[in-house]
Amino acid sequence: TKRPWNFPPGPRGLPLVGYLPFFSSWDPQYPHEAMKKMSEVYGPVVGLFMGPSQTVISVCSHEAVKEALLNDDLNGRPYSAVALARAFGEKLGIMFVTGQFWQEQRRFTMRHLRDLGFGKTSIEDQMMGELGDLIKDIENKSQSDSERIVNFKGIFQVSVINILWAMIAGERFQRTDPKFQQLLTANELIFRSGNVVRGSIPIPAFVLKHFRFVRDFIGLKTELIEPIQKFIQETIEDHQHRNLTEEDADNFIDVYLKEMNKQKAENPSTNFTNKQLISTITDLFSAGAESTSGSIGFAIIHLIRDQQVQKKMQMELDQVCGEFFPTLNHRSSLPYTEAVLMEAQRCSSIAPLTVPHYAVKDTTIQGYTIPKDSVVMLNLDAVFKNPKYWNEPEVFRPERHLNEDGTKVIKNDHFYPFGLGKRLCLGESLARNTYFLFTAALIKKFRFEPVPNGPLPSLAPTNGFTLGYQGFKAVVTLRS
Ligand code: HEM
Repeated sequence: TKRPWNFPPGPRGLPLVGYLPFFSSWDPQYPHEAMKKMSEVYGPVVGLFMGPSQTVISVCSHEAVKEALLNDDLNGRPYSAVALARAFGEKLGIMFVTGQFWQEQRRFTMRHLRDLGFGKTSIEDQMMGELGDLIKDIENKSQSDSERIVNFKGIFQVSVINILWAMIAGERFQRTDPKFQQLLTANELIFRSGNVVRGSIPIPAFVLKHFRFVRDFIGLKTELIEPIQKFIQETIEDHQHRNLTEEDADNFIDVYLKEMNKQKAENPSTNFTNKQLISTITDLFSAGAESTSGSIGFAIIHLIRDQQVQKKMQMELDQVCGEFFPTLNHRSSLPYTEAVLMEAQRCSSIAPLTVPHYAVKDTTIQGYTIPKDSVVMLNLDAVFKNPKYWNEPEVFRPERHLNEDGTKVIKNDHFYPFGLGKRLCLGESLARNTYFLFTAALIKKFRFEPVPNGPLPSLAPTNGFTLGYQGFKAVVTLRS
């Protein structure tokens, strides 16, 4: 294939398949690492072909990533098979839609989730309730084992999703609810079986229909998505029946159904439809469950591996919060805790390539031509690990986020784990609060230590559309 004029430098592939068969030779496991290595050869902006005509741009430097995130012509999303499968084969939801539709639906969702408690102290009580249950669960597990060993696989998900689910549907789940466990497992499998680069490439429907191996290759798991959609559909139906008598809409489903009815009366071609509601909730559910629990898990792993830092964090928490649990009001008085949380997010970036972006028009990055319909992969992890901005980037060192005497957090321009620009994470405020309250409370309540004679919990992430922590075990004891 002929490379467009002024296309970013990059490796050439073969006719028809482009560079697809060779991409993972740079790093067989992690696409974001493969991109970093390619960048060392070709520069911060790399252009290649995946398949016969699909241009893919890999971006690895802060200047180029930031420029791209702030460029509205790159605010599109590829209509990949994986994205379409999540939404009945249509362009629905929030995460994988573009243009006017995206703006309208994202604005509506954000406004109402904010009213319902996103980023507000009004849902702190509910967060504390979930946290209480989680703590009890960990305590029971620790007490029922003679060596106080607790298995942390998947342990944070229910608590995290319950907070979101209260806002979406006005209800919560028991930790042991088998149906809900199944959905969370399905969601985790979707994330883990996907490949962020391959999964972003638009592939014609007839190819997918006829070649099962192509579906596996890109990580298309229709059979896992369907039960999630079905569950959401049933929840909506429950609300529809109830809604007949209820006046106040105190959860997202009711608010959305109200809007849907209003719009339907005025505008038959409205974007507010039942399928759109299901797809939006699918997006929120999947984006919310894996990412926040993954962040908490990685923070705990870093703190098990670095007992000094754990002790220092506990000292600060004891001093500032006394015998109470840390609250959002304490947050500004806990600079060290904040720095630990930031450093864990920097070292273990759970969304290393954001959600893939897409050029809606011909545009440029760092002066290179980016042709319309290019898939654009923005490597946040490359920015967070660049030795130009971070001294010894591979070392876990919370102090790097603090001023000289450790009394203040310093904001670093090269750290934006939730992205930048108009595609910024929709759940940022909720995620930040949950991540803080949960991690701080767990560290205040318990001492986490490595299992004697066992391996240290691994920091190597499990692969997928995002990065997760591997299941791990730790000795957990109540602090007095
Ligand atoms: C620590 C936890 C989280 C991290 C690190 C994180 C990070 C991100 C990142 C990097 C993006 C992509 C930005 C881009 O494409 O440029 C994103 C998008 C998104 N996130 Fe999060 N996220 C987290 C938690 C959540 C939660 C709890 C929710 C939902 C309640 C959520 C909902 C979304 C949605 C809907 C999008 C797509 C936005 C759009 O396309 O307009 N995220 N997130």
